[in-house]
Amino acid sequence: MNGWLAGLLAVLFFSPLAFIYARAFAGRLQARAAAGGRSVAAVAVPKLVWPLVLAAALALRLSGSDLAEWQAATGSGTLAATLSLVWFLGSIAAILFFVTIPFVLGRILGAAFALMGKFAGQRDDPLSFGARGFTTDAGTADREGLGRMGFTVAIDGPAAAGKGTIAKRLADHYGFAYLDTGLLYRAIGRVAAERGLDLDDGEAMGAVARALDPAVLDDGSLRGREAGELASRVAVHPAVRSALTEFQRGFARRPGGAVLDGRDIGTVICPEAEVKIFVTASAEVRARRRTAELVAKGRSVDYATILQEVRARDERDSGRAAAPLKAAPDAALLDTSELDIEDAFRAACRIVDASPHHRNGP
Ligand SMILES: Nc1ncnc2c1ncn2[C@@H]1O[C@H](COP(=O)(O)OP(=O)(O)O)[C@@H](O)[C@H]1O
Ligand SMILES: Nc1ccn([C@@H]2O[C@H](COP(=O)(O)OP(=O)(O)O)[C@@H](O)[C@H]2O)c(=O)n1
Repeated sequence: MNGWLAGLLAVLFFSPLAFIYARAFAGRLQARAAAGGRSVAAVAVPKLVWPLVLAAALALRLSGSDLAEWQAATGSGTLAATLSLVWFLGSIAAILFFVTIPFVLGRILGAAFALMGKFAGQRDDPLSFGARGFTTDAGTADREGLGRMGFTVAIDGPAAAGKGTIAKRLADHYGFAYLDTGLLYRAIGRVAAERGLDLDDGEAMGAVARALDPAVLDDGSLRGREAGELASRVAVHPAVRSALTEFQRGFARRPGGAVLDGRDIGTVICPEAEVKIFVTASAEVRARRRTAELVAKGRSVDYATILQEVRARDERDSGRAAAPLKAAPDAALLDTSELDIEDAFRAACRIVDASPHHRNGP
């Protein structure tokens, strides 16, 4: 049979295996790029050298002409010697075709997937063909043992940066529990206001925090604008913060893994979190998102007022003495100003996957 036809048939036969490898390779490339702060292309190019050399050697070997013909065509001594070497390599690659063809195809396809941003969260083991090898859903985390050991993802950042959106998506994707810690402060602010207490009285606010009934967290109206304002006022008191610390730490280390979002998760609550992400966006973008969110809920709000509120809350949260809003030194920065929800989630997945505690971490 003609060498090219044999090559084509081999490519077709091995393409499913190459595809499985390509997905895992694409995930790994993106995780490495995120971990090293480099572009996917910069990480992928060196990994393509061998596959391309092998592809060229195989093409030469399967060309149908023999080595002497090729050497006669090239003439020069060095080129002829190089051709012999490549010919030899091509012969070995052809003998081991069941390894070289999936390797070459898988790497090239995988690099292309990675450049397109596909399979970012992929953690498959390409050599595992059972259920695990094909699964990227939430259950994977537990099977990998991540959850059982306690795996905390700490997400901090200013109001409306997209913390909650990303945190929920990560929790679903990895099968972790999720805690919106802002709700705790919102609930305390709400209870204190309802009782007519002085929000500036640290001791009184601490007492409300210590007596907090977790059942009140289910009240949907807590996510509103007024509760946010009350929250940031009561959150300045050390007595309030310390009353909530133990509950949040317990949640963070629960078996099965946890994602928490707030202002001080990576700095105070869980400085030992396996993954820390500081989600941010410009004040204007955040105000636009919040305005759109409120308008969608039927509230009549104007952008200028919301922008003012966002800035005031930033100032209060960053300027307070107790656990001010700031990025932990080892947090990965995720600016979502230019990212839509899907891209922001994918970027967050790459950060999680790049964690050395993660199964596919570097
Ligand atoms: N990357 C994004 N692009 C566009 N809108 C977003 C993005 N991330 C979040 N949003 C929207 O912005 C609003 C605030 O997001 P949210 O996750 O509640 O922020 P946070 O928890 O930081 O306050 C929500 O309406 C959400 O749908
Ligand atoms: N871990 C946390 C979470 C919230 N907070 C406070 O609670 C307020 C409301 O937090 P939130 O996360 O619900 O607010 P948004 O970012 O969703 O607007 C913040 O402005 C902070 O002042 C905090 O101090 N520490």
